[in-house]
Amino acid sequence: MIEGVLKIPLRQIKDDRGKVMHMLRATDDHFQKFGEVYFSWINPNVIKGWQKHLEMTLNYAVPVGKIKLVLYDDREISKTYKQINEYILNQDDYYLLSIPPHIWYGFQSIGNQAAMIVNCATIPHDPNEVRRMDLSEKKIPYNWEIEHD
Ligand SMILES: Cc1cn([C@H]2C[C@H](O)[C@@H](COP(=O)(O)OP(=O)(O)O[C@H]3O[C@@H](C)C(=O)[C@@H](O)[C@H]3O)O2)c(=O)[nH]c1=O
Repeated sequence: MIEGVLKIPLRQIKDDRGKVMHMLRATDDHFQKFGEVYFSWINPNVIKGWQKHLEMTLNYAVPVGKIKLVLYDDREISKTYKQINEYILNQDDYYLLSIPPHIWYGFQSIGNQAAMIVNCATIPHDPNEVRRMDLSEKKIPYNWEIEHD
């Protein structure tokens, strides 16, 4: 697992009326600070990325649909520099993924419905601290076409 990435299982409290899905509390050990919450909807099979933040820590959960999230560690001082991780996030495998800055990420909506990522970010959106790279960039040796386990 890429250094500094946290995968925190989340509770879903179900009853016959529906359910409550936890995400993040200010009292959680891994809570840093609140910046902004926003939702990114992704249409079926669409891939978004590559992106990385210079300052923001991302706190992701996927309450709707199914997402394959791919991370690439771009921190030369990191023990996991250049490591690639894959995650599947959905209601059946429901967890918070906390991603530090300087890690490239891309995500694909898999399954036949649109998916939604919730990001409870540590800073408000600032386009100046976001970097983007085309999915075809060879810097990240990842093939989105291959079904990875
Ligand atoms: C993320 C964001 C985007 N925008 C604008 C910028 C742009 O015009 C449009 C689309 O932005 P993006 O291409 O960055 O959106 P998107 O491709 O959905 O990617 C976003 O996915 C979520 C999960 C994140 O974590 C964000 O950091 C970002 O990576 O929306 C805001 O106004 N506020 C925001 O907080």
